[in-house]
Amino acid sequence: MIAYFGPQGTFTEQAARGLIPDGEFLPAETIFAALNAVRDGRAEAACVPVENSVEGPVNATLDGLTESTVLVAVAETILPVQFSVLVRQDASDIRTVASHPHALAQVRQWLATNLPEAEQVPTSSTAAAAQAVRRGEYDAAVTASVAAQHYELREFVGGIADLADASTRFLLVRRPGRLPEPTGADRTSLMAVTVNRTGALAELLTELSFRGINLTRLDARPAKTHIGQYRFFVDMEGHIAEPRIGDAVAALRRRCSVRFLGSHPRADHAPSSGEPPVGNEDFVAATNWLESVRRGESV
Ligand SMILES: O=C(O)C(=O)C[C@]1(C(=O)O)C=C[C@@H](O)C=C1
Repeated sequence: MIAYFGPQGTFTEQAARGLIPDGEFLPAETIFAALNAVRDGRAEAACVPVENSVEGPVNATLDGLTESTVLVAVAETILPVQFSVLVRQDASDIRTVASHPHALAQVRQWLATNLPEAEQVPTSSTAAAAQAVRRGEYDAAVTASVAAQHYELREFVGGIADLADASTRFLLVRRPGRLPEPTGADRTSLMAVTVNRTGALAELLTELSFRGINLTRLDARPAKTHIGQYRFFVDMEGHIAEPRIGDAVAALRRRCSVRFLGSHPRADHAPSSGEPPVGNEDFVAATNWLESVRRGESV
């Protein structure tokens, strides 16, 4: 069973079905509920959104992955995001328009131009907004186009997005187990909590840059202990099975508290960018050399 951030008709459902085409699916009302379905064994994996190219990180996912028992990402997918405005079949006037805050943010200009008088109402997901329109609570919902069929609504307008290339990245997460094999185009994610002192974050990032590791994302979320204490979310190119990534993660672990959040193939199949100053083969050669020195074999 694959849990996903639902209800039926969310972008996350499309992402989940794309990742596991022959899966059985369990919609969950919130991101926390989808993750908890995996934690309590009702689902073997969960699909959740993690970042959007316009609105940035999905905080509920970052918090949900780190505020309870460990879950790791084993796959990802990136969907282009365009929206429909759905109304009831007999709709006339649009005075209220509901959606997930990320969706409202991605059509802000369109709404300002085309429905300037409409009150914008945040809902738990785009599909939850469609359900609420169906129940008569709001006049319009900003959703994925598929939600129209699920909730028998009429498409007032389709294919809208303030930025034509907007996309959202989704993760498939599981309880810890065997990691996906490295493919040469992978992403490794972790959370690091440093002590609050001068240069602590710079030192962590330096461990990565020394090893020629390119970051793909850096986010901070409050640790929720006291003001000024943060958790850092770091995504980097490469797989933890690679010597230089493993070496870097171990170096971070020596300096601060680290939670490993997964290594998996990148959805865009992009190989690691740039020429690392020190490649994986250099790490292997140096480790072998050190061992032979210690055995008294090397000069
Ligand atoms: O509400 C949905 O349909 C979702 O899948 C969530 C979500 C998000 O979290 O950003 C996913 C893609 C879109 O960017 C809008 C909303």
